[in-house]
Amino acid sequence: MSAPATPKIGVMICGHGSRSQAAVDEFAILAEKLPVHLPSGWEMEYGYLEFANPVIRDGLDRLREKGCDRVLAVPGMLFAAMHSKNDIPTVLSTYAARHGMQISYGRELGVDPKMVAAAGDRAMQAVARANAELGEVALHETCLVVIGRGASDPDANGNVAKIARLVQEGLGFGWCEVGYSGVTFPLVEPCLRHVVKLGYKRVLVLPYFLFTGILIDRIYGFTDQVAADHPEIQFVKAGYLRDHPEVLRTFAERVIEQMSDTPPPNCGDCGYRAQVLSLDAGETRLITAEERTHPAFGAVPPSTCVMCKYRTAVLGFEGEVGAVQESHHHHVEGQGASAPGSNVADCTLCDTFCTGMCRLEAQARHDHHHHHHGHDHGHSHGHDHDHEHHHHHAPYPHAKHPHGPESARKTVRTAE
Ligand SMILES: C[C@@]1(CC(=O)O)c2cc3[nH]c(cc4nc(cc5[nH]c(cc(n2)[C@H]1CCC(=O)O)[C@@](C)(CC(=O)O)[C@@H]5CCC(=O)O)C(CC(=O)O)=C4CCC(=O)O)c(CCC(=O)O)c3CC(=O)O
Ligand SMILES: [Co+2]
Repeated sequence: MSAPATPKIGVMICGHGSRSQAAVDEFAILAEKLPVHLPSGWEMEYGYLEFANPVIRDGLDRLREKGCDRVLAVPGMLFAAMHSKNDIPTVLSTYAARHGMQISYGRELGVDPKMVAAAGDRAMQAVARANAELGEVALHETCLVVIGRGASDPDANGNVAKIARLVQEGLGFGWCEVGYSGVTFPLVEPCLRHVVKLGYKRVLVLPYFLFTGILIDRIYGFTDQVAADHPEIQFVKAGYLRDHPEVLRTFAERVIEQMSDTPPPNCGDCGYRAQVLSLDAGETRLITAEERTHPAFGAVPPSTCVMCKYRTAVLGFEGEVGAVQESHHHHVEGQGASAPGSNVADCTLCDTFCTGMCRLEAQARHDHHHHHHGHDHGHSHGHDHDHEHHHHHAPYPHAKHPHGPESARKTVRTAE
């Protein structure tokens, strides 16, 4: 007989979501493989922050219908940036406040030896394939290029560089460079244009990504463009992480560790800033940092928070200390894989893959028409010019860096 006092545990995986159906399919495969790594009797659901269905609230609804009274949520994210630090914890806290549900929030996958092992495995799978198809090239003569998503958070961007170093050092690649798919710098194309100057026989491009999608297409697309200009160099495109067993183990650890006597702190109970929940009919609720108690926020910051720009002054990001935590994502929730602009064939700016030009255009319109309320976005996120909200987050200081998103303009011009 089961003791009625034992809470029924539900696990909630909060994925990113994509307009690309293939990306959503791959995420679902990972989510479906996770339960065998969890204690039996626990329920599990997943949902997406942006674009795809089910949205996070749908997954939480299902856990509630199944009678779960304790939810262990985790971000389906590699690093802690805007989505993990702001959007997801706010969506979860809002739901918890509405439904009186107990929801705890875990850590991102982060810099973890298991994740480094998974990335190393993807790198070596690609090396083996290239050696078989193109002939043996020593790792010392190979330049590893790790491509991260890129964010406006230097903590997340820096962690991509740390993963890259650990993979390079673990396997012994001759050289290593780090690039990003968007937001920060260098982007894939300028990164690879620099790499070709180094004289390595082989360049191994390793996307440190969970799933396929618009950004993987962009990474491989730019790689093909640079490769076409440099037939003397072997460009090898490695696979991304997907449902690698070590990724599944890391996800399970992020869930289960929340039940320990010393649960990890995460942004869901940040002791350094206030959170604003948007409840029904325009009603908001402010939760101060003092109200959000967690034993981990003591004299020494938790290791996950040491480099957090919201906790303390990080070089170049000093203005963001204590920024209010809120979500700005509800307006792209659940738009589905058929959202406007989801298909590059519909785009007037790009031919074979999304270069990010549409975002530059949307930004320009945004800068010039400050009272424009429409939502005509291409295949870029529409919500960064949603005028029902104030822009609470600071603009990224290096948005105009020539090796960042601005570099896409050059590509378009030369392609014409
Ligand atoms: C294609 C696009 C959607 C579209 O428009 O269709 C898209 C797609 C995807 N993003 C993914 C991941 C992340 N996205 C972010 C952040 C942002 N992503 C944004 C835009 C876009 N993201 C559009 C392209 C815009 C462009 O041209 O660059 C920003 C700019 C706007 C916003 O979201 O508000 C915002 C910057 C916020 C800031 O200022 O920092 C972070 C970092 C973070 O958390 O902040 C992570 C890593 C999370 C982690 O660490 O895992 C994945 C899963 C990748 C995987 O599988 O690993 C996909 C799926 C796919 O590729 O399809
Ligand atoms: Co996003």
